[in-house]
Amino acid sequence: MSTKYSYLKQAAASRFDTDLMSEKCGFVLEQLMELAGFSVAQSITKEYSAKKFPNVLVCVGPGNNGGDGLVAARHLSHFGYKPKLYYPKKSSKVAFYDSLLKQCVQCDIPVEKDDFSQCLVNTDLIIDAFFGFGFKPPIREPYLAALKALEGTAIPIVSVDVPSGWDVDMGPLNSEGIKPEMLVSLTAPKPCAKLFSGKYHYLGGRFVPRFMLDEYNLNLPKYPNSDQCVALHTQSQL
Ligand SMILES: NC(=O)C1=CN([C@@H]2O[C@H](COP(=O)(O)OP(=O)(O)OC[C@H]3O[C@@H](n4cnc5c(N)ncnc54)[C@H](O)[C@@H]3O)[C@@H](O)[C@H]2O)[C@@H](O)CC1
Ligand SMILES: [K+]
Repeated sequence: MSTKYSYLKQAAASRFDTDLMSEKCGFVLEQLMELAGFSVAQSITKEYSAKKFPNVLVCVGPGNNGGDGLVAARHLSHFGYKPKLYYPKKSSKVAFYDSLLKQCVQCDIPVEKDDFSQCLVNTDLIIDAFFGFGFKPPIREPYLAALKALEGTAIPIVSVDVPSGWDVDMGPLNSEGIKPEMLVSLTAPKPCAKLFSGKYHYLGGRFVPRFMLDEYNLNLPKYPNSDQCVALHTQSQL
């Protein structure tokens, strides 16, 4: 496993997030989420073409990881994919998430709230945006049933920041758990990424000021050109 770059543990990731949105850095959540979700969508285009993988199911959780999923879905729609959402429970940050959802609906993205069982039908690719670094086990419903279904599927899964249901620092809690084919870490990989054995590992979230990387002692790869993502390891299949 590569040790060329740093990892950000769960507690540090949370502090980092707070710092980014404090007076120190001056960002607001909407900005960061837009860039994070855009970087997820761009990472997907590098490995899964809209021609071979048109039908993308985006599994949207109740927090900011889910918000990244809503943003990614909208961008994928603009990139020529046909996304659909499984979004069982809206975030408590109602107004902001309502806007993200409205933007998806205006792109003709269908939304399923209740029944996950039909969501995998006619799906070529799954985006797992249920939970990121805010996850605390054990998994509660309705996500438990959906994640069980994802454990058994042969459809490739792209996890946003953290494979949902994995402990952020320790990785899968047992031999079960989802096995994503692609992981898009945001800002910096979390320690669970050391146990990721899928084909493609990307980094996104190209918005961190240099002084924050120094302050948190983060050594991360350089992003190429104007790309919003960088491959950490990959086996190209296009
Ligand atoms: N600074 C950054 O790095 C940025 C991070 N973003 C995203 O924000 C994520 C973190 O967001 P949050 O802190 O909102 O956390 P998450 O979205 O990871 O999860 C928190 C939500 O999940 C629920 N939850 C937690 N454990 C659960 C369980 N066992 N069963 C059921 N529900 C559970 C909580 O009630 C809460 O609603 C990151 O992983 C990343 O995807 C981006 O949106 C913006 C920039
Ligand atoms: K996730």
